[in-house]
Amino acid sequence: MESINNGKPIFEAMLDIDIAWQCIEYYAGLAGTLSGQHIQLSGGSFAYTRREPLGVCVGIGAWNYPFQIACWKSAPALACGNAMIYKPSPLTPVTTVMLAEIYAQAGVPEGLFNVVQGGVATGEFLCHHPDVAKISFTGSVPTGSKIMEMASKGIKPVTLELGGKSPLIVFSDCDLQNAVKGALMANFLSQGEVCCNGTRVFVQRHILDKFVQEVVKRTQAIKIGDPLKEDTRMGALISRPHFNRVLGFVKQAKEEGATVLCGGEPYVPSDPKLKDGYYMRPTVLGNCKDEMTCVKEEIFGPVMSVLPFDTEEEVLQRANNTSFGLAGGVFTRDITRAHRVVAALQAGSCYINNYNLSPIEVPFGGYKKSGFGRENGQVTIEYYSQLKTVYVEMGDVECTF
Ligand SMILES: NC(=O)C1=CN([C@@H]2O[C@H](COP(=O)(O)OP(=O)(O)OC[C@H]3O[C@@H](n4cnc5c(N)ncnc54)[C@H](O)[C@@H]3O)[C@@H](O)[C@H]2O)C=CC1
Repeated sequence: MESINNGKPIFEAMLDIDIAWQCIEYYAGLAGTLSGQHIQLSGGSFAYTRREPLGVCVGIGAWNYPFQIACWKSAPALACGNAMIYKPSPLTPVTTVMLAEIYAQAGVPEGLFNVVQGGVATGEFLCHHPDVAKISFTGSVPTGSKIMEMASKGIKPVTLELGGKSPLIVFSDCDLQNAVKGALMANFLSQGEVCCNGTRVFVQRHILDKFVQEVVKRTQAIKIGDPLKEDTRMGALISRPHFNRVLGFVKQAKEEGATVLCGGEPYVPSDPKLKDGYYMRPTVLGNCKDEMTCVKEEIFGPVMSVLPFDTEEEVLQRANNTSFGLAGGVFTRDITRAHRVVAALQAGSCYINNYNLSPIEVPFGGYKKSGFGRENGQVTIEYYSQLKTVYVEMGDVECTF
């Protein structure tokens, strides 16, 4: 169903659903660990803190990981004792309803997890509603900014998971095959429609030719086609307008001087029933410069930009020269450099010698315009609960009056 909902290959959709059930189990386990602090004060008095729910939380999701995003938001929300009203993207309405059915069958009381279908107007209605205590949003930066503005009217906390244009830095002392595999993982999952993708691949000049040769070879071997076939590794993009937009970025890249090393055009499957699908060949762009549109803007499609660099200092300055800050990665065998580089990266989710893994135990989220708040991990409890402090007097009241 998730493949049909979104167009991604079934192989990947199955992995998304695995992460989703792991998320629910993880937060179900954490629910029993919510606790406060005991603070001893002078004269025998003390204070304690309690974690309490916020109330009704709203989740607004994007179309790229429809079921998984709904779980990443609802599982911690319910574990903290909140209710959730969830609005999926109108492009992917189906599987969130199945999630509601699964919760109901598992015994979640009626009304605790609710799905409301709709677009902008429905989203705005939910954000403005006085009974809503918190909004958790995944989507684009412009919409995230509007959500924050609406939330500010009601002084409501928000979690924002927004877009990115993340750097992947490949030093010449890396394990080349792993770096090549990492670059593919950083760019071509879910047809490249992934917010944390490492789409700016900086490669140290010494290994540039070898790296590009290997990346292109492996990219050309990616099996595109029917999302419901087990061996398909790239399915269809989400919609006709988005498909045209992604191809438009490639066209503009060529006009600005980039070279299409492979892909860059639609793919027409031989199966006649798929011929109107939004299939695109995964694309590697060479000869890229930092000021090109394909290097600066989030494309949200299967398009990797490769950029040469010479020194660590230079690449860090270029990697951080963006208003986004969702993720970043480094491939090197030099352990001190690896940690030095990730410490300097202005990004919330960093990888050393791998890319795009998201185990549920590990917090995920952005810096800068990629948003704030975190999903996954223990820390997310703090974003779906509020802290009450209770002062307990053990003596007499000392009255100043
Ligand atoms: N960070 C991420 O995970 C994602 C980023 N994006 C980025 O966003 C671009 C556009 O994708 P869209 O799905 O159109 O993103 P979007 O940000 O327009 O929509 C995301 C969700 O917000 C809702 N929404 C839209 N306007 C709203 C408003 N004013 N008030 C309340 N809710 C509202 C939508 O119905 C949808 O459920 C993509 O091309 C990509 O660059 C898209 C999907 C995921």
